[in-house]
Amino acid sequence: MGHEVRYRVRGGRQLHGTVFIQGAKNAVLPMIGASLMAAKGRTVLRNVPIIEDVRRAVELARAIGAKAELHETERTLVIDASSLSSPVLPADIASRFRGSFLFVPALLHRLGEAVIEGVGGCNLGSRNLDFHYNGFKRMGATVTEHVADNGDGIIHIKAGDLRGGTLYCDTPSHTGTENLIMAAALAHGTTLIKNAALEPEVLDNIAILQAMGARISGGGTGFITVEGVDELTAVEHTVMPDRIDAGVFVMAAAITGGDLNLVGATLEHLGVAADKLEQMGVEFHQQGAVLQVRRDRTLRPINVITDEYPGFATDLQSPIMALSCLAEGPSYIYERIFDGRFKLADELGKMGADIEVDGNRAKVNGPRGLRGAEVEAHDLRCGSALVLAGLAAEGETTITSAYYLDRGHAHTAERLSQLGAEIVREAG
Ligand SMILES: CC(=O)N[C@H]1[C@@H](OP(=O)(O)OP(=O)(O)OC[C@H]2O[C@@H](n3ccc(=O)[nH]c3=O)[C@H](O)[C@@H]2O)O[C@H](CO)[C@@H](O)[C@@H]1O
Ligand SMILES: C=C(OP(=O)(O)O)C(=O)O
Repeated sequence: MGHEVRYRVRGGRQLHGTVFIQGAKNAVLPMIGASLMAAKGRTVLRNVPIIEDVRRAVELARAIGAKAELHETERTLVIDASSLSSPVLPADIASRFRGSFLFVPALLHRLGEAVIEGVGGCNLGSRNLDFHYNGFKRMGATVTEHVADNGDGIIHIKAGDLRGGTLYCDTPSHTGTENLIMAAALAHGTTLIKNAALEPEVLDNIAILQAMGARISGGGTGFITVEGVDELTAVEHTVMPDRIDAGVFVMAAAITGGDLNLVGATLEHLGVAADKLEQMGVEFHQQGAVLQVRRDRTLRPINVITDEYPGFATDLQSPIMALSCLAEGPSYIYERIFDGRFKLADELGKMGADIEVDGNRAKVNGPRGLRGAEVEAHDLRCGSALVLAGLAAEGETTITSAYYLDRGHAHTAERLSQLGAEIVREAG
């Protein structure tokens, strides 16, 4: 697993200045999956976030035979998938990030099968993949599971002759939609995907696939039509900015009472989260590609219900829980997407927060002054929420298990330090 990563934050400083929003984790991962579908040429991805999930994706691409070079300074990833050779997604890499499952369509089309030894990602309670499997099956694949000697379940998907059909997601799954689009892109005939996800990253993935030669229409409508083509070609593409990274920096300004310029952030991509933050007292001003944000009035409490885009993103639910600890009154949070995201409440409790959890609902009794403590990042967004809490707390906060934070945010300590925060990352 590598070294234990910790962040130490000394709170109490207002943040000011300009910060660059990274490329989107949830856009680049499906794009790496898409690039593996090109049988020749080199895909060039720009504005790639230098995060642990991308490093794992590069390792996984190499493990199945692709050539992948991550140029970290240039934030550019070059992938040559012409030599794809192994259908096995090995557990030691694949089980460390959710995006590993986005490699499956390429393996089905290029090698006729995919063997999944493990799928990772944040441990957020039940995270099913049935919409993906059912979709692949409707296209003609067979899916079998057997148990390995060590007791782990191994999924074997055989492609057969993938053909288009009518597919659906019971709820608009983000990666489910991406996987079904990619599976349909090289299948025979036409596919209709109903109840498709509307997230901006899904649209960015459609954009790169279209540039590669895929015939996809209906992105952003909930009904996506894909007409299969014979091959996809390698292209160059710039990854969209990460709206969750942007949301966290908005909240860093809000929780410290500061003002920031977020380069690359788009207010519209925050969906309902922008309105909720405005209701709390945050002011926004979009000037072209720069989003100005400040908070200089008292924080008001808020009601949040997580939902698919453009609803309030579940990935911003933990950060807003941290922010609402400082609000003048009780805030109510209803988590509808993942049932395992409230471990954060106990960690914030160690810092002095008063949060009552009842199933997937939480009541945050604000305002409470936060104080530094040793806390644990149970998942990626728990990690970013604890950094936010640390920025506002009196004294020093130590965040352990912070590999999770590094899964999704690049150069966290450097970017926050440049804005005036006292934060260091320690590994070892
Ligand atoms: C790599 C990536 O893009 N990760 C994002 C993606 O995860 P991910 O794509 O895994 O999330 P989904 O949209 O698929 O999951 C949403 C909900 O649907 C359920 N479900 C999903 C698929 C399925 O086959 N069966 C099923 O029941 C899940 O258990 C969950 O309750 O969207 C989530 C919700 O916006 C984000 O938090 C993650 O950051
Ligand atoms: C849940 C998340 O990611 P993943 O789906 O990659 O685990 C997240 O980004 O908060």
